[in-house]
Amino acid sequence: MIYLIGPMASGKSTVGRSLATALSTSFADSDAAVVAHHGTIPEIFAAHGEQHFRDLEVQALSRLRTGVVATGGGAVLREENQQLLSRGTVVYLELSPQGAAERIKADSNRPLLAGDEALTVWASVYEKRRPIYEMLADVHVKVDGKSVLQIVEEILPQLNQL
Ligand SMILES: Nc1ncnc2c1ncn2[C@@H]1O[C@H](COP(=O)(O)OP(=O)(O)O)[C@@H](O)[C@H]1O
Ligand SMILES: O=C(O)C1=C[C@@H](OP(=O)(O)O)[C@@H](O)[C@H](O)C1
Ligand SMILES: [Mg+2]
Repeated sequence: MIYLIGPMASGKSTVGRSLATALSTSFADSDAAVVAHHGTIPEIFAAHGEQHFRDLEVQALSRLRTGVVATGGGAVLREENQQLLSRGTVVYLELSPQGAAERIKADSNRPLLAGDEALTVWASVYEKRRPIYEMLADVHVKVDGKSVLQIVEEILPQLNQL
């Protein structure tokens, strides 16, 4: 199992899909698995709160057992998920605030970035989680200024060295 971790908009979902193709294996996204059963992420946050979403995220991740899995940026917060990810190979995508600014304009699908202060929130959330991403990472790639293909090509040889 290969898990992609990193802050919101670092490209976990996009790079994960491409990495799975390069490895001829399956791809799954924990957010998509939650949405398929429980409605959109903004709806879940609005109706039941973030902690309920985290419960659903734990359930979804525990059910994904093959291939490449893109996690949501906050999945690493839960101890259960940290243990699960530690049993697989973890790829951490690092993104700068400048890179994030480009990507999170007019974001309507990430409740944590819904307000006017989206970039400030993005950065403060990231700083709290950064030590966990660094602790879990087997492979660490800085994604700024790189295409999805370049990122995949940077990940592949590092996976082979593990
Ligand atoms: N390497 C990249 N270069 C440019 N844009 C990217 C790159 N990777 C992802 N994106 C774009 O950034 C946004 C966030 O990507 P996404 O895969 O949803 O990130 P995550 O799953 O980490 O939140 C999307 O609009 C996606 O198309
Ligand atoms: O960082 C977070 O807490 C979140 C990240 C999102 O996934 P992406 O990292 O794929 O945007 C999604 O799980 C939810 O909006 C919460
Ligand atoms: Mg995603």
